[in-house]
Amino acid sequence: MPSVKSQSKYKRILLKLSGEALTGEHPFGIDPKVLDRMALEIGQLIGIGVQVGLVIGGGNLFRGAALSEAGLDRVTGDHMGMLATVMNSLAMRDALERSSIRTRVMSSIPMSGIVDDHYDRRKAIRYLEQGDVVIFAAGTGNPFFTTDSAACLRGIEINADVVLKATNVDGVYDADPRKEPNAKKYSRLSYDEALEKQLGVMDLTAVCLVRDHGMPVRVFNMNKPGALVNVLVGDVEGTLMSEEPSI
Ligand SMILES: Nc1ncnc2c1ncn2[C@@H]1O[C@H](COP(=O)(O)OP(=O)(O)OP(=O)(O)O)[C@@H](O)[C@H]1O
Ligand SMILES: O=c1ccn([C@@H]2O[C@H](COP(=O)(O)O)[C@@H](O)[C@H]2O)c(=O)[nH]1
Repeated sequence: MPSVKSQSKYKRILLKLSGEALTGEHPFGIDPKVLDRMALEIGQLIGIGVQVGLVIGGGNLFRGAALSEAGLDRVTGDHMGMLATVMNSLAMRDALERSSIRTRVMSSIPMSGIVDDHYDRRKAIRYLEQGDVVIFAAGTGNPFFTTDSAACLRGIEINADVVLKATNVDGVYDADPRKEPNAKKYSRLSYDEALEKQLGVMDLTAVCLVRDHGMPVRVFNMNKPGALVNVLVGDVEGTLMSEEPSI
């Protein structure tokens, strides 16, 4: 792992953590060991002055599309998915606060008494400036979206320098690497290539949003210890999606 005394490449980040990867060694739900490891790495970033906004997926608990395939109403399923992101956010706040990292959970759905605040952009920026981690829970608050879109939206709103998508693959490939073992990894690719080739690592609504606002996105593997710190202060990790053509 690189020295965390090094200078960070970014001042403010929006980190999207995969819900699915929170299961760790468990068959479903949340593995506290994954939360503790992420809390440690986020703490190292806070220690070098990086401002951290977080969005956590809900794929370890519920996804609206899967619930709808099983017969549930889609909007109800999406509401359940958004509530799943709130549960993951509360668990992450707990892990961060056990590591003495001040954390605020802001929800897109009002939930007084459970979260700290209803989402408010100016308040979020004030918290970030005072060094608190801000977890943006409940996605965008609307059905038919994903937490990738929520992460890109909040990243743009808070003027983050980059959106970091921490997931269970180590970058963007020319085909789904879990289905196609010979898929080739990009070290970088453009938004338009991701859209044209319909690369499934991130939903296309989210890619359109970052393209329209020129927000760079780095996709990397959150199961690799030290990868997050590496993205900010060390070697190149994963794939960068930006305006530049692919290599
Ligand atoms: N071209 C591709 N390159 C890389 N991964 C891909 C590609 N196409 C599909 N995938 C799949 O995308 C998945 C990661 O995206 P997904 O949005 O499902 O995960 P997530 O954001 O980590 O999930 P969650 O909903 O749990 O937060 C990987 O598991 C991988 O199998
Ligand atoms: O803005 C949003 C964000 C999410 N949802 C629902 O939640 C689940 C879980 O999020 P993932 O991004 O899949 O981890 C998602 O499948 C949607 O059902 C939403 O409706 N709106």
